[in-house]
Amino acid sequence: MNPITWPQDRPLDLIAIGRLCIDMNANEINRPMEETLTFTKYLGGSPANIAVAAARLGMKTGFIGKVSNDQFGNYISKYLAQEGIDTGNVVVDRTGAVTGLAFTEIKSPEDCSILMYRDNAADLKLEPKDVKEEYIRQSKAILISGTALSKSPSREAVFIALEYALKHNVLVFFDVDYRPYSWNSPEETGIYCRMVAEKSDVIIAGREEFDLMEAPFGELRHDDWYTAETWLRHRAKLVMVKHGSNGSICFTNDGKTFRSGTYPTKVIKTFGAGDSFAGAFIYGLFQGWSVDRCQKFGSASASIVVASHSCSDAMPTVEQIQEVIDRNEK
Ligand SMILES: Nc1ncnc2c1ncn2[C@@H]1O[C@H](COP(=O)(O)OP(=O)(O)O)[C@@H](O)[C@H]1O
Ligand SMILES: O=C(O)C[C@@H](O)[C@H](O)C(=O)COP(=O)(O)O
Repeated sequence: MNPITWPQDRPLDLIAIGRLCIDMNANEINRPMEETLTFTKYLGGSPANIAVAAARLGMKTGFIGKVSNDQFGNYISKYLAQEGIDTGNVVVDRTGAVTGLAFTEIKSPEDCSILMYRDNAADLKLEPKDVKEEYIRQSKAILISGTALSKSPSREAVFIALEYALKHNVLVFFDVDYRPYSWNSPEETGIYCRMVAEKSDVIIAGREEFDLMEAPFGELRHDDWYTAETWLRHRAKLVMVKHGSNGSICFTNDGKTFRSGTYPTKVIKTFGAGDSFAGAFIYGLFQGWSVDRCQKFGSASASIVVASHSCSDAMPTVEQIQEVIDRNEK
């Protein structure tokens, strides 16, 4: 039903790798940051959000990451464990690094931004020795978040994880997850992300993120079909191009194209759309559903999260997502 296959004999479905952070979401919405008085704390970081999304949908999920040796780091590990996510490979930093904080500013549903405090962030201190071959071998798939490539030693740790995954036939999902403040230049982003994309089975990215991977090589065409052709020539079996509130378009290695719109909802903020979409889309692929059904499922999940105050905490269950689809198909 979809082109994705994975090894069956593995206890874990998905291991996410990369950022474990905290979102501080403004309580007083529709206000600039300068006038915001209070925030609510949530687990954050794109791969963390996707791991929570997958776990809430019933996938056996694990995480490879590094947290700060303080109360915020404890909070993150505890939250993951409460969600049923295996934290045996979430290591504690011993160098005095801190948890990355994302303060959200919600001026209006269309005008949202994030103010990041990420100097000396613990997640980017993940080292190659923190990545265990035996752990990766236990999973059907890994999810790599592009931001983990932005600095050493996390960059090398990701490449090690990628090689272990390829060696043990573990499916590789790559979400480019571009966060400009983590990188030195767009060229650096494009080059490193491209190195991972070339070896990934499924690439999930927005139009601008694919542009980043094409621009340094003089291939910038802003064209989804050209993008699909480029990546399907490598290892990818599925290329997902996200277009925000205009939905998404997905290309598969059997020459098919699938388009999906969005579900109407009362948007509070746009953060979390991509992570909820990715988590639910990946879940659908593992159910063996058709690509268009997976896309619908992802879209419906995103419509729930953009209508909520948080990202991680708002990740829906299968029943909640199905309810949105059923309601809109009446
Ligand atoms: N305003 C919105 N209303 C409903 N669904 C949305 C909205 N914005 C995005 N989505 C859904 O979430 C998916 C991913 O959103 P997108 O904004 O492209 O990702 P990211 O958050 O990573 O930039 C879209 O393909 C769409 O299905
Ligand atoms: O990824 C982060 O560090 C911040 C996220 O937790 C945040 O809530 C967010 O921006 C979600 O990203 P999206 O799903 O790509 O919109």
